[in-house]
Order: sequence, then C-alpha cells, then structure tokens
Amino acid sequence: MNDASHSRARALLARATAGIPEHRNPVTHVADLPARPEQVTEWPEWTPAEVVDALQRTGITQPWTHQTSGASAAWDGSDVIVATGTASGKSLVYQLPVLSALVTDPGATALYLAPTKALGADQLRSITELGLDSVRAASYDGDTPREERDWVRRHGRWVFSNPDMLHRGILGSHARWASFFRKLRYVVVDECHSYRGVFGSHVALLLRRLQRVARHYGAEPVFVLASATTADPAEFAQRLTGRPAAAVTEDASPRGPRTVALWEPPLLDELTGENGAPVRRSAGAEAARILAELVIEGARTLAFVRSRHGAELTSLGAKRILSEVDPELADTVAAYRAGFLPEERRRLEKDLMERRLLGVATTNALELGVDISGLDSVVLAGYPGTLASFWQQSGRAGRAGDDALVVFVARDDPLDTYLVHHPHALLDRPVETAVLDPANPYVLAPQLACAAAELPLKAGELDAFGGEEARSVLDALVADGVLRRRPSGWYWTARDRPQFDVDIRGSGGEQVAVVEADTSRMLGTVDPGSACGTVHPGAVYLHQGSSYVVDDLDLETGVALVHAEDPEWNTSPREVVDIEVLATHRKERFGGVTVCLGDVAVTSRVVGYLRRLPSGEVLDQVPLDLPEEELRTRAVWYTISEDLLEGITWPDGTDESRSRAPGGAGVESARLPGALHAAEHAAIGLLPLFATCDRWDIGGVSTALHADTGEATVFVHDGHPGGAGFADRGFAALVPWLAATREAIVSCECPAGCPSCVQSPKCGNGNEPLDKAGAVTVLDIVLGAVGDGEHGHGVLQATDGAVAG
Ligand SMILES: Nc1ncnc2c1ncn2[C@@H]1O[C@H](COP(=O)(O)OP(=O)(O)OP(=O)(O)O)[C@@H](O)[C@H]1O
Repeated sequence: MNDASHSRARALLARATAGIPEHRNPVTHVADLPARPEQVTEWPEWTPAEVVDALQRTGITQPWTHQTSGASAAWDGSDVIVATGTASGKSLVYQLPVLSALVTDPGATALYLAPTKALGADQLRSITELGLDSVRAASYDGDTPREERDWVRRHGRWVFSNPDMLHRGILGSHARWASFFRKLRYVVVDECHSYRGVFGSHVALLLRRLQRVARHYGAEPVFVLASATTADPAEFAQRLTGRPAAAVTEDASPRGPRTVALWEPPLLDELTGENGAPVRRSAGAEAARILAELVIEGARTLAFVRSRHGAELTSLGAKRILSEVDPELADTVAAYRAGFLPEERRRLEKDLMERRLLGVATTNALELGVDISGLDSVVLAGYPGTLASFWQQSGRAGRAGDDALVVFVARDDPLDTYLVHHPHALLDRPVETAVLDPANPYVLAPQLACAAAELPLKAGELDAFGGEEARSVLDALVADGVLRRRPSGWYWTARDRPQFDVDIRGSGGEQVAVVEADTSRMLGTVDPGSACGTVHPGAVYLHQGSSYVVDDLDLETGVALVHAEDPEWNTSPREVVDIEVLATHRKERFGGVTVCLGDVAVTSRVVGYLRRLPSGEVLDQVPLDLPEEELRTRAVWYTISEDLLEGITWPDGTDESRSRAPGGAGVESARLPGALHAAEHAAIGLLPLFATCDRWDIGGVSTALHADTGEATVFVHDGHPGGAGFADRGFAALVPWLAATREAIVSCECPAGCPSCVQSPKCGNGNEPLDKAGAVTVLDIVLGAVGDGEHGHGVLQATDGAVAG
C-alpha cells in the first residue's frame, strides 16, 4: 500500500535505493504506518493556575488525555506508570502532580531519578526554566560540588538524582536528609525501562530501601514511573517498586504517518571473514550511504549506530560521499556521542531544528533525554537491542502532518537477519518487558547488607525483599559475620558503610580499574568477571569516544594499564568454556528431548583475541595466557537422547547437502558437534528478542556428550553471577525462541554459515566446527519433540509473539 500520505517517505526511500540493480535490492520489506490524531483535555481542576501558566508559556496549551489521566491518578495517591511512545509528553504526567504538590504545600518534597546524569540535568533544566521559584529544584549527583550539597539537603524541594547517588549518597546518610524525607510526597522514576538485568535488580531493591527509609521518617511517597512503551507496564512497575501501579498506555499525542523500510546489506564478493565466511557490507557503511542520499534530498536525518567509533565512521563516510556531490553539504553532517557537554547537545538540537545540520550520526546517547523529534528520517544501523529502543529511536522521525521515513539496516548478526526477514517480529509485536530478578542472591545479599546498615531490618520487612529468599540470604550474612541477629532484627555491625563497596551497575566484587599509564588517569572500571575478555593485553578499549590499547592486565592488583591509540582494527576475545550443572530447578521431558533450567558453574579462560577490521575482515588471531575464571549463574539447556539422534534418518552429509540450510540436510554423528555448536550460537543471538538482554550478557556451551546430562546438550547461560533472569526467560519462551533461531538460520542466504546466522563474534573455538545445515536439523528435532510432546505444558508452548512472560 502506498497512498499519498506516505509519498514523501516513499520518494526518500526511492532515492536511497536509486541505482541499485533490482536483483541486489537490499530492501526486504516496506510498511506504511498510519498517522494518529491528537486528543486533548482541559487542565485538571486541581492544578494551581500558576503551574498551568508556567507550562503554557512553554508551548503546552492543553494536556493530552493520557497526561491528564496519569497525572490525576498520581494526584489521587495511586502509583502510576506511564508507558507511551517517544515524545508523547511523559514528563508532564509527573510534572503536574509534583509541581502542584510543591506549589500548594510549602513543606512537600519530591525526588526525581534518571538512569543517567545527562537526562537528570535535562529534566532539571526544563523545570528550572518554568520559573516557579517556590519549587527549588536542584540536582544531587556525582557532579554536584561539595559546598552545594549541604544546601540541597537542607533546602532542595525537588531533588534530581540517579540510582547511584541515591544508593551511596542519600540512603547511606539518610539522617542528614531527615527533613527532606519527612515530607516526601513523590518519587519519579524516569526511563524506568532501562532498569534491566543485574542493574535493574539492584535498582528494584534500592527502591525498596528508599521506601523503608521514607517510612521511617513517616512518609509514604507516591511513585510515578515513566517508561518507553512496554508490554505489561503494570507488572513491570510492580517488580521494580514492589507495589501495584496504575498503567497509562493510551497514547493521545499526535503522530504523522511513517514508512518503515527493512534493509539487508549485500554480501560482498571481494572480502572474506573468519574461516573464509562471506562478509556483508557493514551496517555502518550502508548507513553512511543512506544518510548521504537523504541529506542530498534535504531530509533532516538521524542515523543511530551501535558504537561510538561506528558513529564517527558513519558520519565521516557520509561526509566523504557528500563532498563529491557538494562540499557545502558535507558540512551539514556531524557525529554525536555520549560525553558531549550539555551546551554542545543544545547546540546540536538547535542546529538540527534550524536546518544548519541535516544529518547526525549518533550512538544511542541521543536516545534518552534530548528533545529532538519531528525529523524527516531516521536510519538505524543495527538492531538497538530491544523493541522499546527501536521505537524510541524511530520515534524521532515524524511530525503531525508530515510523513517520515525509518530505515532499519541489519548488521551481520542472527537477530538482525531474523528481523529483516520477519517484519512482523519487529513491527507488530508488543514491546518486551525489561527482565530483572530482585531475588538473585548475589544482588540480594549486598542490598540487604545496605538496608540493615541504613536501619536495622525487622522480620516484618522481609516480605518486601523476597520473603524466604531474603531470610536465607540474611542467615548466610549472619554466618559470615556481616550482620548480627538480635531479637529485634538484623544489625550491621561494622564501622564502615557497605554502600561504597556495592557497585549497583556491575556484578559485584572488586572492580578492575582501567588506568592510562602515562597520566595515571583512571578511565573507568570493568567487572572482574569480564576483565579478561574486555581489557586483556592488546584489547582495544573505548572510553567516551576515545580509543585506547591495553598494555597490561594485573588481576591481583585489579589494574589494567592502557595507552591512547586508535588502531584501525577492533578486537574480540576468544575463550575456552566448560560448564557444570550444580542444580536443576525445572526439568521437562518431551520424548527424547529434555529441557531444563538450573544453576551452573561456567569455567572460562581467555586464550587469545582476534583483530578485525570494521569491514569484518579478520587480520589475525593473537594467543594469550590468562587464568581460568569461574562464574556461578543460571542456565537453560536442552538435551537430545542418543535414541532420538540415532532414530532419525539422516540424509547424507555431503558438502553439497551442507551447502544450503533450507531443505533436508542431515547430521551424521561426526557432524553433531558442529550442528549443536551452530544451533547454540544462533540461539544466543536470538535470545535478546525474548529476554531484553544483550548478546554479550549471555553465553553458551554445546557438546555432543555432557558429563552431567549424559546426552548431547546445548546450554545458554546468564553472564552475571547468580543470573539476571535471562535464562529463565529463555526457558519460559523456549518454543518461540528456538523457532525464531531456526528461522534466522534459514533466512540467511550465505552458503555455510556467516556472522549473520551461526558465527559468533565471541566464540571461544574460533567458530569451529560449525554446521549450518546441521543446526537446522537439530532445531527441527528439538522443536518437533517439544511441540508434539505429551508432557507439553503451558510454559513452553509457543505463544504467538508473546515475549513478555
Ligand atoms: N500536551 C502537550 N501539547 C503540546 N506539546 C507537548 C504536550 N506535552 C508535551 N509536549 C511537548 O512534547 C515534547 C516531548 O515531551 P516529553 O519530553 O515530556 O516527552 P517524553 O514522552 O518524555 O519523550 P521521550 O520519549 O524522549 O522520553 C516536549 O517538547 C514537550 O514540551
């Protein structure tokens, strides 16, 4: 369908594909999404005139219906989560009740939490600009000068902070915040969908600690959460805060029509990657070309690129193309990355709005906290990891009245391959709920220690922290001498506060410091568990857009020394991994296939790294000698019995039958390891579609005979101690997950496996052996058994498009 309302977007797309011969047409699907009219209401009658006036001065003449209903629920004392699209005015949902409370009740206070300092600073700025003097909004984060902190504690009425500062700086010394807590009316949790995985689990427990401390001072604040659209916001809010919340999901803001094109870069004839696999033109290079074409058409365009370095390269690529057409146009393209100062970001927003800039290549740093919308087009180079981010980024395009173009360019990754060939999975599915697991003992233990240090924990409070699980974690903390049990509760005994030792963004333990050798400047920290993989000698380490190379990694002292260098290659570690089953919590048999969920110990050793050009071409493999590491975590695994494998009539495994996945390829026993290995890689690639994780958050092991299961086994495990909920989600969505995995492999037109289907960028065995056709057979066996299994139960059944558990 191509009606007049999408004609401009269609013309832009035609421009982007002009000159490409039809048989190489990279566009796999085009969808026209209709416009949505706005629905406005009157201002709620409880809003003071002074607040309405201030907001109207910023151009908000009347609120949209979802803003009024969300704000009114919060004003009436109910927790609220607003989960609507990009630029749908979510801020007003909390601004109305908070500002009204602060203006009408001179003692009232409020706390605003954002996942990043930059976003907090933006929101603070927009509140300050309202000019409501009595509101006294102030930030309290790592950048707040010491001398201002005291003022904020005493006089700040709306404090803008982040989870890190709440954890260390506010709850850790709550007595100094007593007057703030006493009258705490609202807690705003902005962009709450970003609280996922281990970080999300920490934040969930942190918010419970916040409630305890507030209660101690006699306050019961209302929580207002803002989220990108998600599948089941009320359930997510409940998991994050531990309390029920009303969900506002009807988006009444106006939106123009949009055309979304899915684009798969071609395989290149002239280059080969690992093990001679074909290489596609990189998504970043393709995005540069599309960006240049759109700029030539005068379309204001944002290109989202996954890495900082990639964003720079895409901008440079587009400039290069444009300079051949019209050097002046080259100046209308820029790169944007995290680490820009607020003034630089303001300038960029302004330049885009006023058309001094037409094209900007950016990382997802621009996803949060910038007021850029109404662009003519958005290019996404690579799937941003979640549907929520996909819609957030594409939502930057489109203004009421004007149509806009969104181009999603696949990277060479099985998930991207799957999505460009299965548009419904991208365009018609409910956005996934963020996965977090507040019951993870590795998160619960330090959080309970912090809670006890803040105020002795009473038995009656344990339910909020997970009940029985919390009690057994407390028993262990008592046994370790961390806490003391007295009749009245659990007490923190040490002099030092535990908050400083608990890193809520990492996975706990001593962080490894990354230090620039010449200047002794500390650039950042990495988890001890991932240090060997990310800061091994020779690794290229990116920090705030600058590139460094690691000279030395000392695990004993916890220091990685680096020097500034920007080589043309990037590095990816190679590790050898072994896995042991510690406990099986769930076990489902389906004939010869068994599916389990449980605890595992993963032992890994980084044995070297690959140096790879941005094009995908592999330069070489460098060996390393590093110690073994053990990770105790959660895994989902399936096993296939020998009988089932033997009972299958395998078509012969000639090279010819291996050469294409679709069709009846077979697996002889010698091919089993490669088939399982390929099926494992693709499954890791696809799990993020169901578990809101990154492929780097999970790992896998496959083996034709595993000592603990006694059968051919494929494991996929969480990458964090104690697990982050990803394996659990994989278990719950096993059938749709493995069906999508099979589809991704079949959809890729490469002959025998490439990064777009079964090769993995972090494979410990150098992507050997891999049997693409065999993987399809293995997955058919598993899906056949699980699908037909008499013991099938609701949890493992395919539920069309259901990802949100
Ligand atoms: N009722 C309204 N009428 C007109 N403009 C509005 C209205 N509500 C909000 N806006 C404007 O819409 C823009 C986006 O608002 P806001 O930043 O609150 O959206 P958001 O949903 O939080 O965006 P994001 O998805 O980026 O988080 C702002 O410029 C804001 O001033």
